[in-house]
Amino acid sequence: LVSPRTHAAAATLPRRRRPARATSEDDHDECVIIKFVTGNAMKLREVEEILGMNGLPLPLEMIDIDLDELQESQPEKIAAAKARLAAEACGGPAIVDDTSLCLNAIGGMPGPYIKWFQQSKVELHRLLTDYDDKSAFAQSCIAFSPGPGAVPLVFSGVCNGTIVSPRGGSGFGWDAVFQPEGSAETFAEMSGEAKNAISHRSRALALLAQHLKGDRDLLVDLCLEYATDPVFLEDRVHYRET
Ligand SMILES: O=c1nc[nH]c2c1ncn2[C@H]1C[C@H](O)[C@@H](COP(=O)(O)OP(=O)(O)OP(=O)(O)O)O1
Ligand SMILES: [Mg+2]
Repeated sequence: LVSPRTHAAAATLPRRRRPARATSEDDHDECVIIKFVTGNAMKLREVEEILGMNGLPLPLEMIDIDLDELQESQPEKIAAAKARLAAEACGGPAIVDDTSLCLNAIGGMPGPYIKWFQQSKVELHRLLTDYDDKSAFAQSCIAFSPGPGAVPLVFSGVCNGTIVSPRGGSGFGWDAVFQPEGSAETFAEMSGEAKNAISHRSRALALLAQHLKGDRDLLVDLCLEYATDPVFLEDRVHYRET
């Protein structure tokens, strides 16, 4: 009988003893690297910059895999499913980010579907022409999975703001049309540091970092418990177009 492999269950696992600091070559801690999985180089860069400030208790390696765009109306569920895929692909602990942009006047759309609006070059500020309410919020759902088969934890960060006509040349995606609350500049007019100080992404990552800082030994045990061989995601394709 296999007991459910949850975070709570792992807390009751017998603990392997190891030196507090990595000293010997056979120290298991050395093997545990968390992978941040994304196909978006700009997102990757922000995460590196933000975590440089917050720090995680284990080393983080960035991996460029373009995971399936799983779609669902609840962004937390998307992030969790994405983290499951990422952990399978890596055979170990993984972190992912799924980002939504929600326009309040139109019921929070496009939300998690923002990527398709970006790709089809829809002008977001024009969507709101007939509405007085230009308010919006950006949401980053960061999901952490200790390894394949584990239940991911999801941390959400929100940044409120307004949709404006595009201004500014830095940043990426919809940065030029999003002016965060309390700022006279859009994300694309700000420096990277200024964006990271208030962004949806940095808020979610701060919550993740705070959580993972708890018990480092337990975190290492949890990750080792779930470790498997990496899975080629190509092997998990459910259908092919004929
Ligand atoms: O801070 C941001 N500022 C402006 N635009 C942003 C931001 N963060 C994501 N974006 C864009 C990228 C994509 O068009 C959509 C989110 O989709 P999302 O699936 O989360 O990102 P993605 O597919 O580019 O990378 P990934 O491989 O991590 O899923 O909004
Ligand atoms: Mg994506």
